[in-house]
Amino acid sequence: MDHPITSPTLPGSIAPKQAAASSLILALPKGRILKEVQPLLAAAGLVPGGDFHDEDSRHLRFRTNQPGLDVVRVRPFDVATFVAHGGAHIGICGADVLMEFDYPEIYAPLDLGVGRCRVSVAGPADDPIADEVSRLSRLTVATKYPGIARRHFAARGVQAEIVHLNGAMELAPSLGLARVIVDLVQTGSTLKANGLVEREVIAQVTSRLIVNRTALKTEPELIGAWLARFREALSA
Ligand SMILES: Nc1ncnc2c1ncn2[C@@H]1O[C@H](COP(=O)(O)OP(=O)(O)OP(=O)(O)O)[C@@H](O)[C@H]1O
Ligand SMILES: O=P(O)(O)OC[C@H]1O[C@H](OP(=O)(O)OP(=O)(O)O)[C@H](O)[C@@H]1O
Repeated sequence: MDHPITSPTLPGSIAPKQAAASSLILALPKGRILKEVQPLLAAAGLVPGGDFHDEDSRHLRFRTNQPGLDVVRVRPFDVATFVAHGGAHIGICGADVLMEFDYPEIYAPLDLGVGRCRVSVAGPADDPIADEVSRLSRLTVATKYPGIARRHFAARGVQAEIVHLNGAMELAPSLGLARVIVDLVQTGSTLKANGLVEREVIAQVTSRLIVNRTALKTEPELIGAWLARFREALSA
């Protein structure tokens, strides 16, 4: 079934003063998820325009073939923040990011089934204490997920002392920054290459379609129609 959202038009990139205030905005994450969701966007009838696919482009907001919907291209961690603050009405981001921020303003109705990995605790293969975490009162943890890590260890009665890194967490134990790490694991090859083993899976991760709850209340038909389109594209 086709949903009456808008008719196609010629897409382009948008300078701020050209941006139509009434457009819905979809926040898309740069990087690996964007590549994986490309077929889904196409199946939902959405084609970003201008130089959206040029990774060197300095544009951040783009028209699409749908006159009522623009896309913005932001860092994966920032998609949730743009949507939670209402800057974007809809977005796509990993469940890891949603867990980290735990924004009450975000509703995540659709599992897109891409970006499949897990958030795990890992540590050096030869560290015997890493298996007995609950006997410790404090533990140094290197991670880009301080919220997830703190909550995970607090539930075990352990205070996590966070070393906040944005990448290369796997180096932290061998360089003396932290006893364990909390990071994403997919194949496990990054852990293995750095002498670490996965100790505990905190959560399974896939990418989600997310919606600002207030926007859903104020634009129920428009946003509902996009949800239906994505739902249909997923089941096709
Ligand atoms: N190895 C992986 N396998 C599958 N999905 C992953 C993997 N690593 C990350 N992801 C998913 O992709 C999302 C974006 O990760 P990506 O590595 O593209 O960006 P990033 O490194 O977090 O961003 P930035 O470039 O801003 O630091 C993550 O939030 C997670 O949901
Ligand atoms: O289990 P694996 O298949 O090895 O995947 C896990 C790696 O993937 C992610 O890093 P990414 O490749 O996104 O690099 P980044 O640290 O630069 O974000 C994550 O931070 C791990 O390092």
